[in-house]
Amino acid sequence: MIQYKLIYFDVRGLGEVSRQLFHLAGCEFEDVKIPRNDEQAWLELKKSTPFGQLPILKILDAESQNEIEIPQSSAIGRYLANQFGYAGKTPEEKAMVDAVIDQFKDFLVSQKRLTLAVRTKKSEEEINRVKEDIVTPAKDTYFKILKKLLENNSSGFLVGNDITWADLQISDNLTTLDGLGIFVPSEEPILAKFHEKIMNTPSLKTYFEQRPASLL
Ligand SMILES: N[C@@H](CCC(=O)N[C@@H](CS)C(=O)NCC(=O)O)C(=O)O
Repeated sequence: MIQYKLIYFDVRGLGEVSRQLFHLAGCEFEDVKIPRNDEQAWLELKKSTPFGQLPILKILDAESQNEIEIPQSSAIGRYLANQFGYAGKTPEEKAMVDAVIDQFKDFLVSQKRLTLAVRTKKSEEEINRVKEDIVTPAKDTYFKILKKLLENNSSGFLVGNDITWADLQISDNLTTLDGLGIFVPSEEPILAKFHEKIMNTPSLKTYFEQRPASLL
């Protein structure tokens, strides 16, 4: 039997898509959450992580006691999506799913500057400056790409006819951007409809309703 342990901080962040993939697939896993404010606990754990950061996924074969650890959020997400059948159905769909994930990662670079300003409690003026100078131009490109994908796909998903981990990643990011005031559902009906659809995925709905609230 295979036992999975996902280790990340007690926020959604870069660990959330993997959590959602386990719930979507109905696969049991240990969801280890390191308190963000317990720096000592993290610094102790950091020494033993493969690349010095979280998330990591530990996969234990209970029979042979063989354990492997996968670092990097996209590598973990892609691995789980392939294991559970949410990576796209054909090589071409998989490539497009990966392209959407890469586009999200490109956007994340600008988003990170905003989340840093929010987390370090910068002044409202500074936060608004980061939004106007960095995040808004990046958002415009990113949202345009996502809307084009949705407009060209009658399934309501970003790629193909079924939900993939790209849908989970983008929907989760829209939740974050909503909280940060960057995604305003009433101004973006196509993205709002997509977000609503993913949030109402039957096997995820209870999880979404019960998980602790987290801005990031
Ligand atoms: N490219 C990595 C980035 C991982 C990353 O930035 N992790 C942060 C949390 S979101 C972290 O471990 N921070 C603590 C540290 O670097 O000491 C990934 O996608 O997993």
